[in-house]
Amino acid sequence: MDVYKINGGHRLQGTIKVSGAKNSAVALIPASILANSPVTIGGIPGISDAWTLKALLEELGGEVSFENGTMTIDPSNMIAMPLPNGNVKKLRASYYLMGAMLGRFKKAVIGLPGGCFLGPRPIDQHIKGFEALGAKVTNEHGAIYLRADELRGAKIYLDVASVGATINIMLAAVLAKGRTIIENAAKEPEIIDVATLLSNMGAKIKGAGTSVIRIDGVEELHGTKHTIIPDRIEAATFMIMAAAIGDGVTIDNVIPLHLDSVTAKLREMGVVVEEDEESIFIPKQGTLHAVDVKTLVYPGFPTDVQQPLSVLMSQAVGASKVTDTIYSARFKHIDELRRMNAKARVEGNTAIIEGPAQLEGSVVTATDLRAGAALVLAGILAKGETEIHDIYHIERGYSSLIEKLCALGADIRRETILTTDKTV
Ligand SMILES: CC(=O)N[C@H]1[C@@H](OP(=O)(O)OP(=O)(O)OC[C@H]2O[C@@H](n3ccc(=O)[nH]c3=O)[C@H](O)[C@@H]2O)O[C@H](CO)[C@@H](O)[C@@H]1O
Ligand SMILES: C=C(OP(=O)(O)O)C(=O)O
Repeated sequence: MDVYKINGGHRLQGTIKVSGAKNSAVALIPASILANSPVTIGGIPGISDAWTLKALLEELGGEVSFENGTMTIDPSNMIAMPLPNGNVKKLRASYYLMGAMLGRFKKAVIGLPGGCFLGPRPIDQHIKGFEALGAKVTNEHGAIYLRADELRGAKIYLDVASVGATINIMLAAVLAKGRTIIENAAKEPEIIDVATLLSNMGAKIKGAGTSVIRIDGVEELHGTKHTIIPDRIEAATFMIMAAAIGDGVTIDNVIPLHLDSVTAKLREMGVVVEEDEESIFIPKQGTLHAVDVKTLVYPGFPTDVQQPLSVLMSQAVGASKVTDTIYSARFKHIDELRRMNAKARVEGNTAIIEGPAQLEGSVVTATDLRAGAALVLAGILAKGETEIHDIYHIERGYSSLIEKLCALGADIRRETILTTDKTV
């Protein structure tokens, strides 16, 4: 079994470069299915989700290369191969194959997606959108079957501003006949990134990044070249690490606007954040103050950042509160942090964290991706050695994390350990 081992107490200093956005990459790669010639995407992070999607596109008959962060996908010979099991179960974003394959082939069979278990992750809004476009959708033995004689544009009002549903409906609608209007669309930067790629492929999309998106279907889409946006969640993770135990850290390759809610909350805690055009500098900090935070859809505070932030809260003076309104059960990291001496508890969809606490090294489990990032930070802060299990969650979403943190001065390594536990 592979684990991360961290010797805590080493302070961070220097420059760290943020990779391309995981939550864009996982949608951009499936979007390439809609083209009739090769699509090249630069800046794809070296994360396991990207490798899994590469394998899935190859199962469809695509020719895919992935070297030095550039993925080139030739979708010309792809077929509508059913994917009820296997790789689709390894990540949540395999659900984007539904929209993309429905758009191109007018049919698809996709196993219900995996990804981090954050409580229920329904896809009813995706299905409502596909049905409005004319697809027949059934759930048979854990796989979603989609079929349409033709797709016709429709007006679709999303009951919740879902990132996944907004992107999936865009993917299905770009080759539909006529106009599709998505109302109460999600506004996350990753949606604009996907719309930009599709537009460069020849799609007609207006309003991405606002709550109303208009798509006029076209006959076909062609290949193009695209560079992905920086990962705002990875950037936020590094900002929090720098605030917690930095002696001056520059976070490079960021779009500061995408981080406004995070920057504002850190400043409320007393963190000094210096923004430049494409980088953020966090100097050594003084005393941090407790704050309350509520996760919301963009431009609100991201659910993906609340777990690392809760570790910073354990270092602030007073009681902080985190309320997750997007994923109410996204608090499994709190039990792990308690093993490390954090004074924290969960009440409903709120975690209450009291600080400052001297964290202690321990053996802990990354229960999901951002819980894992939170534990890495806790390990860097802790006295003694921390051993993190189930690191595959972390490696689904953070590219070269060990190398990046070691370059800043952290003492963290990946190690294979022997285990007698037959369940791992
Ligand atoms: C709004 C939000 O913060 N979205 C985050 C969410 O996206 P993800 O795509 O997982 O979630 P959505 O944005 O689709 O869902 C937002 C909310 O809508 C609900 N929902 C969603 C789809 C649906 O068909 N029915 C339904 O009820 C979800 O349960 C959730 O409470 O997790 C991703 C990975 O952690 C993040 O990168 C996204 O920024
Ligand atoms: C939970 C996340 O990923 P996924 O939705 O892919 O499981 C995340 O990016 O924080």
